[in-house]
Amino acid sequence: MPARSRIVDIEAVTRQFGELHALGPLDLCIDRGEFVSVVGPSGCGKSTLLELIAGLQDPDGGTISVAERPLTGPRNETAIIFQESATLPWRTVIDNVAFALEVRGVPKIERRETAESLITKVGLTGFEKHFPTQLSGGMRQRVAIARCLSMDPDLILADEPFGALDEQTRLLMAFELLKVVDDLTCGVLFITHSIQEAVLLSDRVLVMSARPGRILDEVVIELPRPRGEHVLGTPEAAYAIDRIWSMLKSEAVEAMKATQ
Ligand SMILES: Nc1ncnc2c1ncn2[C@@H]1O[C@H](COP(=O)(O)OP(=O)(O)OP(=O)(O)O)[C@@H](O)[C@H]1O
Repeated sequence: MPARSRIVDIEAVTRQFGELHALGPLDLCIDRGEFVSVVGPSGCGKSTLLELIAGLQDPDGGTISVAERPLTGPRNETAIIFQESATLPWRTVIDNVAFALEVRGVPKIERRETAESLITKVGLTGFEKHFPTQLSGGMRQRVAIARCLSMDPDLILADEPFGALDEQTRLLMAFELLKVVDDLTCGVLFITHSIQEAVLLSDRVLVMSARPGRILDEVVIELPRPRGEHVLGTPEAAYAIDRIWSMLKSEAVEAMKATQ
């Protein structure tokens, strides 16, 4: 297998908000084609980490390189998905997905073809002409995922993309995302509170400490790809879930004490 090139390289990054030491020092690497999840207690600095890699904030110490260059600000090749990603309410599903292509000046026929294939990929066939208000929250997040893929990013940053959905829809969305993930050649950083979701989707799961957030350890998920729903019932998945939870538990208790 050819060596993967690095898309994110972070060394000794720290972030301070006034007196509050929010993050680090923290090291983190992600390769192209790698899906890396971050789990950690509430308030440990996960979103801050994502915003630093997105170039939306500057670190107070350390270095961040993306695509082998020092990061100087937001990049067009980095796609971000938030918990409730904004869709354009006056545009249909297909026009929402094709939006980034339109901005880039891709000809109409080509952008419709690309948008249609992405809509199929995220399981929205038949909803091309619907408007976002006619869709469920899970379906709107699928539109956001398809739109993000249409940008042909080299890096996807996802901050709790299924966090606003109910438990069952959330798990179904993770199963759906598996179909997309196996074909990705870009790097993915996926922030989640769900250990199950992290194990199902990831190549590696990074466990963060209570604030100031540092990487406590990583768990490599050895489950073969392509993966399906069945993997959550395997002893390998159960072992990984148990390992992550045993690390996370004491950190979550610390974080809870700090807020009481
Ligand atoms: N702009 C800001 N100004 C001041 N404090 C901030 C700012 N942004 C974040 N913080 C603080 O930094 C810490 C880390 O916040 P962050 O949102 O990154 O944590 P998180 O792990 O994503 O939390 P959660 O899991 O609850 O979403 C928190 O204590 C938060 O209150």
